Amino acid sequence: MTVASSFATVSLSEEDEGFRKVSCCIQKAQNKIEKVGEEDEGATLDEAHCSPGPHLAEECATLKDVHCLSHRMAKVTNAYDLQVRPNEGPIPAALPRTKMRLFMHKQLRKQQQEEMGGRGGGRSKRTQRKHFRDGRENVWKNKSDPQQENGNDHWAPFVVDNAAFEEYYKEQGIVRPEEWDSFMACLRTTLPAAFRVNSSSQFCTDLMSQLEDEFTKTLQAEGTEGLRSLPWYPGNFAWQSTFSRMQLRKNKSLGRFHEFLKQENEIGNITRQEAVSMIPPLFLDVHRDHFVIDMCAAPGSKTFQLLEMIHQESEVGSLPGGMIVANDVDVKRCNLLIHQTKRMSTANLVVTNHEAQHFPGCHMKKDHVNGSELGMTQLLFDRVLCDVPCSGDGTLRKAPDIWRKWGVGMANGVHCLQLQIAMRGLTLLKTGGRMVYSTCSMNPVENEAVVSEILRRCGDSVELVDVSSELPQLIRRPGLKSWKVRDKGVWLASHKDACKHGRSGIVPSMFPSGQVHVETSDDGNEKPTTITGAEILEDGNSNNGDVDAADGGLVAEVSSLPLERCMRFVPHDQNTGAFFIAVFHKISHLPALQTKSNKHSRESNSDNDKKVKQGEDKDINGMDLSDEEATADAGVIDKESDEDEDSNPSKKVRVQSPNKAQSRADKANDKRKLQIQGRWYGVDPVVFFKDDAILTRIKEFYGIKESFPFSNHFITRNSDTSHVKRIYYISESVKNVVELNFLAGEQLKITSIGLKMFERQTSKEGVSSPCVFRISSEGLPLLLPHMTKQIACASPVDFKHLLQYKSIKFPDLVDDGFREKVSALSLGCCVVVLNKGNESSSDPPVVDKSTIAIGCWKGRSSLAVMVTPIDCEELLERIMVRFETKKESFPDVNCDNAQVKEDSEIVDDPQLKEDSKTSVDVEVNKD
Ligand SMILES: C[S@@+](CC[C@H](N)C(=O)[O-])C[C@H]1O[C@@H](n2cnc3c(N)ncnc32)[C@H](O)[C@@H]1O
Repeated sequence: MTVASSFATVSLSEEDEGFRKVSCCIQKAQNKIEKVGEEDEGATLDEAHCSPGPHLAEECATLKDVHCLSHRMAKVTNAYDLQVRPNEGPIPAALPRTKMRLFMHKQLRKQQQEEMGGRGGGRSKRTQRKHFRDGRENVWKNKSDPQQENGNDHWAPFVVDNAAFEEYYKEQGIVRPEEWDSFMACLRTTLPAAFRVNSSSQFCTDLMSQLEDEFTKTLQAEGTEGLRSLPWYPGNFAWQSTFSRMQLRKNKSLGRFHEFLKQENEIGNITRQEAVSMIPPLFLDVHRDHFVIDMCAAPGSKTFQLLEMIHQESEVGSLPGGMIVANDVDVKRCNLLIHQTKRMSTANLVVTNHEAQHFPGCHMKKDHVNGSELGMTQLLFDRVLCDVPCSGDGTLRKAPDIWRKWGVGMANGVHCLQLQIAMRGLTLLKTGGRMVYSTCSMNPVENEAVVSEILRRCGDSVELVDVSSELPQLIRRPGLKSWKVRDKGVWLASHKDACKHGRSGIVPSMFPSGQVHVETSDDGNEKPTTITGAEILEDGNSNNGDVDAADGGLVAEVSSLPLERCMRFVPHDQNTGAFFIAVFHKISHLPALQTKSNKHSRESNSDNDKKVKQGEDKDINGMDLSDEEATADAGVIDKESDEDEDSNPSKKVRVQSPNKAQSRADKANDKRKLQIQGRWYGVDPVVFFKDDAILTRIKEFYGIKESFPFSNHFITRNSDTSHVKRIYYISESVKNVVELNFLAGEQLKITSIGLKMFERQTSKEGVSSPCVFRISSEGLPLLLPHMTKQIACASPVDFKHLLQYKSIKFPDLVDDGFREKVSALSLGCCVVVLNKGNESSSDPPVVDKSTIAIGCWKGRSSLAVMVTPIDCEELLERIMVRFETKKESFPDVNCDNAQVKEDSEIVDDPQLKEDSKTSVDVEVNKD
């Protein structure tokens, strides 16, 4: 056996200690992934997306780290914590020379970073290593696996059957009896691969033509349909092939298409994402000036869509007025999200790491309110996405191990959390705003039950929106009106049943009526406290769920809430996974005080209506969100109240006397102070960068126009601003949020923010430049239209050489004009723009959407590219495709004749050389 470590390749014989471990690890990884039928970054993200929590996802990510290397796709896991370890990854088989070099660069770089504690300091690397260890342990965790113990390396195929699953969903009437077989048959087939072309990509049009003209036709030859754009996705940006990922990987004739998907995904031009997972953002109706929060965002495929939406019509060099907060409780998954969204190069994103159900209210402190010009005193959102953690059984087609794991407890166990997250989302939503609640589960307890309870709690202040006229080509089914709850083998039709069977974990909100069962009279009769949401039978009694059906089964309650407005997506309707979506519109502030399981006012009696006062938004504990003292740390207060509710859901939330409320607020305030002292341990601070000397130097060096918003738009993650290495740019909207956060006492735990725009060049040559800060690849597209200096237009020949050879000595530049221009530039960072030959040579060049430019370093004797090798390779390919498509000829350059040398011979400065390979390292932002 041959195994690649980060540096060397070692051979293990069967006698060697470790042979069996390594072989089991690889076998397990490969076997598992093959069964899943996916093997690349997209798969990792999708896996992570569908998993109920971090465990399955991280395990898969770790496993894929092993496997991915053999397919040269290690980016997601490489970028963070799940690094390749000695003896855990097979060496790539038969890579082409250029790819082998890329691979080796990556390995070398990773090893160096690990040894040095990372580029930006030790702490986050330590965290990354810890994450890796955690992940790695997952690989070995199944020690009791008898197959492993017996040394049996043969893995049985996944069993795609589960009797309990069938019984459960048949009983719930998830589909009509006559379609049961097609439903099940579809669930047992693997999911076709789907992806989106990123509409904000510079090469979007080129990619669309390539898909339409080239791949659609070639794939048609392979299958019945091959490849098609999804008719319901606006702009035809979403595509689905009839091939599963496994087929794409294994079928040689699909190789070119598969390579295309992998490469473009890695670069960020496309996103591999399951078709149904693309739907929730479409119903959010996001505009470019909206403030949006994605409450459970990792690994970020929907966040990416949201970012595309707000950036959609941006002019080059300008930013939308809106912004996205992407939040996830799991820091490792936040890292995945950061990596995923880095590909978007956006200054309008803040990544936070909170429990969504306790997401801070972020209220400005009272003493700032009058003096502030911010225009907002509290962080509220125009749009909220609650893509909540769920049991994930809608993803059976791509994660077949769920067949084995499935049980009703998975859904029952997350119902309360889902409800809390959704309620918090509504609290953070502006009046008039829209919230989408979604799960990749089919279970009504996670879906319709949560929606019903939201409606009951919110009364008239929230409406379930009928979106049947939106996206008409998308096939969807109405939500269920009736369902039962199953717990430990027993069917329960109402909360009364749950009490009867002593099921304290089964809460009233899981049932269609939401009715709380309480013992109220001495004679032993049980009476419900309220009759809400459930159908009132003609005789005036509620259908209370304890009526035996003629066949001896229980009759489920029937909801009279408008649950038909919810949307269910079932696999056999349009060959997808399953999904559930509900759209809410916030009409007014949420009810001030609510009883647990209170009435849905449209149906409730007038008494109850009177109790539901409209006023300032309150959280579910009745806390006034406009009261900064009381909600100074919403997390602390909510936590207490929510835990209280959950541990005994049937308990009514107490109405507090003003004194009690005050003392509670004081207590919360004390806790907040305590928290702030040690606030966000392990997370770098967000600091406005205000060093005028440096900023003026940067502005002058690059000739940045006055029109580019500069003041207070730069931040660092280092409180010692004299040693700043990276400077991030933030949009006006993000700036406002950061300022508000300061005025609110730094309630937001921000893990990543803004766009890396400048990086300090620490090499000898770098320091001798008049400006030690170079422009990062991510920041270049935004900055270039505002630059007037340090720009040179290269002829296609020289541009191509730069991409191919990464560094060229001045005498080796082919075009005299370009050589002269470069020689005249100041030593240091510069931008080389591709001159396609047909533009007038204005200086600086006119920048539009089609402009292709790269960051370079002008040294004393050479010009070096500061773009990663993979990006160079991709850019080269894209340029060729663009020229070919437009039937223009890209000047044929005979590289052998052009006297350029390998970069290793040309770049003399090791730091520069290193930076040119890694200038767009993606990391959680740090300094
Ligand atoms: C279904 S996934 C979200 C997928 C994501 N929206 C996407 O499209 O890529 C659910 C996410 O919720 C996160 N999560 C679980 N509990 C949470 C909580 N209490 N607060 C915030 N996030 C939570 C998990 O870490 C997981 O990343």
